[in-house]
Amino acid sequence: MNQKILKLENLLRFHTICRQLHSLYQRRMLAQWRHVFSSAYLVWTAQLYPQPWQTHALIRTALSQHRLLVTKKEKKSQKSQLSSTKSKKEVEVWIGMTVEELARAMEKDIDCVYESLLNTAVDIDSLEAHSHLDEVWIKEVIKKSGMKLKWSKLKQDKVRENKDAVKRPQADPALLIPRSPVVTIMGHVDHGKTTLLDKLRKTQVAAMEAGGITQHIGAFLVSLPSGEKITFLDTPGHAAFSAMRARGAQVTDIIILVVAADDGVMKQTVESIQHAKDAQVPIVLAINKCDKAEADPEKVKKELLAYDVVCEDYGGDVQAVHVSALTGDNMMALAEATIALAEMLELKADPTGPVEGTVIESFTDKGRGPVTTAIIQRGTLRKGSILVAGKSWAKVRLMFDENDKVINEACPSMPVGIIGWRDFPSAGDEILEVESEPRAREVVHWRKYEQEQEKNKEDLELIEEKRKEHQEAHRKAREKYGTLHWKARSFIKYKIKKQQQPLKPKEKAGGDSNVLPIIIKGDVDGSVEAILNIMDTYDASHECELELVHSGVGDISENDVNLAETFHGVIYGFNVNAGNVIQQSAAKKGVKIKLHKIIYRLIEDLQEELSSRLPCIVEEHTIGEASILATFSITEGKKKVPVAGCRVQKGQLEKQKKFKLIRNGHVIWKGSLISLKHHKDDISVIKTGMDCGLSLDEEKIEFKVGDDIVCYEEKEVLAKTSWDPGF
Ligand SMILES: Nc1nc2c(ncn2[C@@H]2O[C@H](COP(=O)(O)OP(=O)(O)OP(=O)(O)O)[C@@H](O)[C@H]2O)c(=O)[nH]1
Repeated sequence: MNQKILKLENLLRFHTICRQLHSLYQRRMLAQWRHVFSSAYLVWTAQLYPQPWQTHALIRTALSQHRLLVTKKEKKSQKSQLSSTKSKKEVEVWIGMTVEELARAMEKDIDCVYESLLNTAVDIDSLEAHSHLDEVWIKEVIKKSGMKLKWSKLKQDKVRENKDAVKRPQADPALLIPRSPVVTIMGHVDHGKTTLLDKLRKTQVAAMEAGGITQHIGAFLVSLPSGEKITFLDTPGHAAFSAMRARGAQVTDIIILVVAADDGVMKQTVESIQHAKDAQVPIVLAINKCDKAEADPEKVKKELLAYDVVCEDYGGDVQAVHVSALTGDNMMALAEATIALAEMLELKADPTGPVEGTVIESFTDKGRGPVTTAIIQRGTLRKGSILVAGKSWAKVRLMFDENDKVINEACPSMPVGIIGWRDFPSAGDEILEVESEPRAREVVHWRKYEQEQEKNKEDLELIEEKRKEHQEAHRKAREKYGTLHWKARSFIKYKIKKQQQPLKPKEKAGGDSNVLPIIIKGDVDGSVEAILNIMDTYDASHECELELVHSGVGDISENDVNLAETFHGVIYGFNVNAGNVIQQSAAKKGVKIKLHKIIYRLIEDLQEELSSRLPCIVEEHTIGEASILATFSITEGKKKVPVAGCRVQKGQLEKQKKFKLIRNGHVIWKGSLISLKHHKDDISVIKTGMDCGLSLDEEKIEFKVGDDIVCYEEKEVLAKTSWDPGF
């Protein structure tokens, strides 16, 4: 989630940088104007002091003399420049920076530095990009460019003390006690994951004396008659698993791989196996839909051998349980197989000391505010504990289980809803208990600072990338100017730039038309994350850009509608609502709101929306085909017109439609007929099995016996996006 937000922020920052580069370009043109007009004076001073560019005693003397030559008028203008420093751009500089570094810090072309030093004692012709500049010249360049100088604090920033909170070292084995397994159910679409989870959850509800309504908290506990417990994660399968893994959160101990006995191993079955292998998590195989007549569990087991999943019957160590999630058949056997595997894994945790855990989901609960569900992995969570996760912290006000029952303690492997968060942590964020509120604030502050640093670094990299491109273009342009003097080069460049008119806003808007800006809203953090992960697979930007404007948790708001209106975007909601007022407002503003309850339907809808933005494709529909049996020519006036004697093999030939001539599988002509005859009669249509003579609107084409003539029509059909999200 954070990564997505970061991406969006980067996008916005990138736009800002592009705007800055554009205005830089305009300023640059202005600067070149000035130099063209003042070049006479500049040449004179440069020749007067043909000194090396680095300061030494001689140059200092020369400089002081040069300063004496400055007129009163110039002094006045410099003074007024100084008095307006408040509004000037600030440039961070340091002692010993190179010409290139200074240009970069100023966000200007390297030539701007040369230009600024032109009327000084510096011999700019011997000044290279990597040459170090003395303090006096750095100041001079900044002053001449109308900017404000700021000495870099880089060193101070680097030594800022790390205030992050980290996990404790591994626990003393003597403190470890057995814990229940945490299980994720994975498998191909429609193989029955949801049904299986529901059945397991209901088994639990039925097993509870009081019954009750189960809450969706991203995970639930199943207790077996033997007293053993299993924690099932029920966040959107792969996506949540991948998101957690991406953050280095290893929450799952066992994967139950669901394969439908009537369908066998499919694409996402193989992906699930890969996920399990990558994370080194063992598998229990649930062969589902065994109630169906066409079920073939043995076939499934055989197919899995190709993916190194070897069931016990085949001499391997993977337990396979034949189940029916629909009827509930063998649910207990599946739970027992999971427990058996967990026992082999000897899962243990330390229930003492500060808590460590992982965020499963975050969502807003009406009346309760931000709620985070988590799996505790170490220590015991109690009311009043102070926690940090990502860039958020909490003082635990209330804890509850999936049955909405308030609990006072949560031990390792327990799923728990936590209330008291100041902000939303993201799925997969590591939860750590800290000693006090000030310490929690300090950690969050440090993490935000660190993120800011990271952002700055990215910005710099982006600028650097742009700069390199610019430098490369500049180098190439320079090659063109050969051995011309710097000032002559500058003048030519100015003339070229003047000819290049900047793009008008209207043209720009036109160029952006194949962009689909979207806003994603979901009921919980995990579902938004799942959708965003699917969107990460988008690879059809060449057809239509998919631009994520905003994503978040909660119902569709007026703000979302306003955003969509501004960006001409579409709002997608997963398991959320859009109230009447919002719907009306969206309709008024022409904003589409698309609400879904199944992720892949939402993605299908997105694919349709993307497809609708593509230009139509023209498809050829064959009406009839004929083969050429004889060729001859007739004389019309002075012209000889080639004629093909044909037999219609399929469909019919219609004179008014389009035709093509095919030789050895290659189309050698496309166009219209000028005549179509049956014996001597002109006809408009000729059907299968009949012979005809025809001539083309292109007289230079020579028919050959064995060629084919195809009569067809063109139809515009809607294009389909080439993006395949993989299901
Ligand atoms: N006959 C039979 N049908 C089943 C069984 N399990 C699930 N189904 C049906 O198969 C279809 C898909 O089941 P889901 O539980 O939604 O499958 P899923 O894997 O969660 O699908 P996604 O959420 O789309 O990935 C539904 O119509 C279920 O009723 C079973 O054991 N037997």
